[in-house]
Amino acid sequence: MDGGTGVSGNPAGPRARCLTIGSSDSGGGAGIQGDLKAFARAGVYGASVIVGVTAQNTLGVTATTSIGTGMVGHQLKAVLDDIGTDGVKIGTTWSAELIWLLVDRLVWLDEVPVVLDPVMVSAAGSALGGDEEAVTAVREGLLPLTWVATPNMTEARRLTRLEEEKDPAKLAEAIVELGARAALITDAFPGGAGDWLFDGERHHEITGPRRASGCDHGAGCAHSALLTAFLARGMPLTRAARTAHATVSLAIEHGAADIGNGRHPVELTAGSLPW
Ligand SMILES: Nc1ncnc2c1ncn2[C@@H]1O[C@H](COP(=O)(O)OP(=O)(O)OP(=O)(O)O)[C@@H](O)[C@H]1O
Ligand SMILES: Cc1ncc(COP(=O)(O)O)c(N)n1
Repeated sequence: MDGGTGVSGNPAGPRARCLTIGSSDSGGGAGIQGDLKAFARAGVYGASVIVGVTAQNTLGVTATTSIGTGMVGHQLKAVLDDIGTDGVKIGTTWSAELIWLLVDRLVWLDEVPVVLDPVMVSAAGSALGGDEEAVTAVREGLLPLTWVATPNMTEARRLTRLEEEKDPAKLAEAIVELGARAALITDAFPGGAGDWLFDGERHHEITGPRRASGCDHGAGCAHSALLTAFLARGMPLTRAARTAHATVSLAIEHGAADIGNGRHPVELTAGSLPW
C-alpha cells in the first residue's frame, strides 16, 4: 500500500478516496450530488471538483453555467495536494478549454483509474455540453488518459463519429482504438437492459431485467461513480461493471418515485447491495 495513490481494497487499510469532476444538479439526483451519494454507498470517501452548475429538476434543465478554468484548477490542486485520490470520475465537460485543463492535470496521476462518463444529454433530454470542439478535445486529450469510458449509444456514436453504427461491440472497439483502455456502452440493448463491455481484449455482455419504474434520473451518473469506486477499491473491471449495473438496476426499481413530477431520481439507499 503506498501512501499516495494506493488502492485500499484491504478492509484493514485506509479508506479509498474518489474524486468526481462534474456539475451540480440542483435537484440532487444526478451530477455531483448523485456521484457523492454513490461514493458513500460504495464505501469510499468522496471529493468533488465542480466545473458547472445546472438549474435542474426531474423535468429538465432550465439554466446552466460553467465555472472558469482558473477556479477549476484551484479545486483540483486543493483536492490532489492534500487528500489525493484512488479513482477519478469525469462527468460533464463543457468546453475544449476545460477538457485540456483536465488533461494537463490528470496526466500526472500514476496508475489511478479514470472513468469518463461523457455526458451530453440528461435522462430528460436536456443538452449538457458536447459541442464539436469539446468532442474533439475528449477524443484527442481525455480518451487516451481514460481507463473506462461509459457512454450510452448516442454518446458513443458522437465520440467515434460512427453516427449510423448500431453494434455496441463496434462502437466499444472504436473507443478503445481512440485510446481508452476499455469501453462500457450503457443501455446497449434495444428492448432489453444492460451494458456492453470491451476490456481491450474481450467482449462481455452485462444483462439484467429492464425496470419500468420511471426512476432513472441520475442512473448514468450513479453507474459511472459506482464503477469508479469499485475500481478504486481494487475490484477487477468485469466484476466492477457487473456490480455497478446490478446496483443501479435496483436503484431504478426502488427509485425515489415520491420525488418530483418527471423522471424521478434513482434511490441508491434502497434494497440490499449486491456485493
Ligand atoms: N430501465 C432500466 N432498467 C434497468 N437498467 C437500466 C435501465 N435504464 C438504464 N439502466 C442501466 O443504468 C445504467 C446507466 O445507463 P444509462 O444508459 O441510463 O445512462 P445515461 O443516463 O444514458 O448515461 P450518461 O450519464 O452517460 O448520460 C446502465 O447500467 C444501464 O444498463
Ligand atoms: C449536472 C448533471 N450531470 C449529469 C447528468 C446526467 O444525468 P443522468 O445520470 O440521468 O444521465 C445530469 N442530468 N446533470
